Amino acid sequence: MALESSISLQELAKEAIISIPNRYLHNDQEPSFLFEASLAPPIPTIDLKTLILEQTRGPEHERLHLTCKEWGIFQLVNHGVSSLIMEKLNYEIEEFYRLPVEEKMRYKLRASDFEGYGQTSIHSQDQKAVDWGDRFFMITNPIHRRKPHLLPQLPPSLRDTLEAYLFELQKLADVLLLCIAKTLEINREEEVKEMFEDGMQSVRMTYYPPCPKPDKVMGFRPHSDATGLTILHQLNGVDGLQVKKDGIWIPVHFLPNAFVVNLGDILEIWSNGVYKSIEHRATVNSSKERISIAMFFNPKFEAEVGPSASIINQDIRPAFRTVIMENYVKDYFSRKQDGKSFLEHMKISQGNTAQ
Ligand SMILES: O=C(O)CCC(=O)C(=O)O
Ligand SMILES: [Fe+2]
Repeated sequence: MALESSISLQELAKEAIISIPNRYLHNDQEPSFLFEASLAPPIPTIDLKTLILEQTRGPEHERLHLTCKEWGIFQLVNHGVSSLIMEKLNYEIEEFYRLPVEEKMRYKLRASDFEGYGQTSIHSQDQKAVDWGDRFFMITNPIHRRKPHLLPQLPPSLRDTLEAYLFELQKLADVLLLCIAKTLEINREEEVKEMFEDGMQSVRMTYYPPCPKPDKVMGFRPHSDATGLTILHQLNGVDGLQVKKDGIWIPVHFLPNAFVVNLGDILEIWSNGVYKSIEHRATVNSSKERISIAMFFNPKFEAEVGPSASIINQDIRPAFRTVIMENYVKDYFSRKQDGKSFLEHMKISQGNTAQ
């Protein structure tokens, strides 16, 4: 089929697929042990309003602390982002995916770039199977790093809605990062600012078409996010995210009006391993499309990414290397994505704590 080589999976999936092309077959996937989603333990829920109202480190901060240590992921309720923005965002993104393929190709992923629209934004060459999803990844802050052919060229109503969403979510991430710093006892506000103020912000929208054999493909291969913080929103009520907790893949049922927030590798590094970035993957549905939008909040490109100076002392040695964010990003995109292997690569091996 000619479409097999197209970079839009959405187009391929529109055809009646009798057999799934080999390159999408993930034959080595670990099963989800809980077949009945409703029996799965829910991921913890954190209430932002309660967190903000707690002047000192109260019970909600304590829950946040335990959640970041034991899970690295939670649903965030009472987050304060208006339902009007959310409804508009959902509508505009769905409209985008309804555009003719030629329109979407204006943003297509270019050779040796990791920003743009298309299948598997990371390493299609050296990875065995391609994921069952079309991704659109772009850096949105700092503004001068925006690729002129991506966000600025989007249909104006989508662009304006995205801008409003990015702005709201940045405010939300700033508040959350301060709360997390508090629970980590990083009490010097300047340290948080040096790391995250005017940080690198990026966004990834993913469209997962339905697949007649959902168990044979993978919407998004197992990975942890290389980020500081990720705020995930699922647009159309179709679940698919799974997280690996104590070695078991469990499905995440998104609460209505909640965001799913997960800690990325940078927070695991910053906390010197006290907090965890969680490994996750996305499965697909046999009859329904699924659309998600993930926003990533990171240190600025000039920041030093490493264990926090407030945590390291004579008794606590750094467990990870310290590198400049710019190099961290380059290194990440030049490597194969595989579970938490990038974090392993950042670890200081025992007996070698100099750095
Ligand atoms: O679609 C999802 O639920 C997960 C997406 C994701 O993990 C990512 O974009 O990094
Ligand atoms: Fe992710």
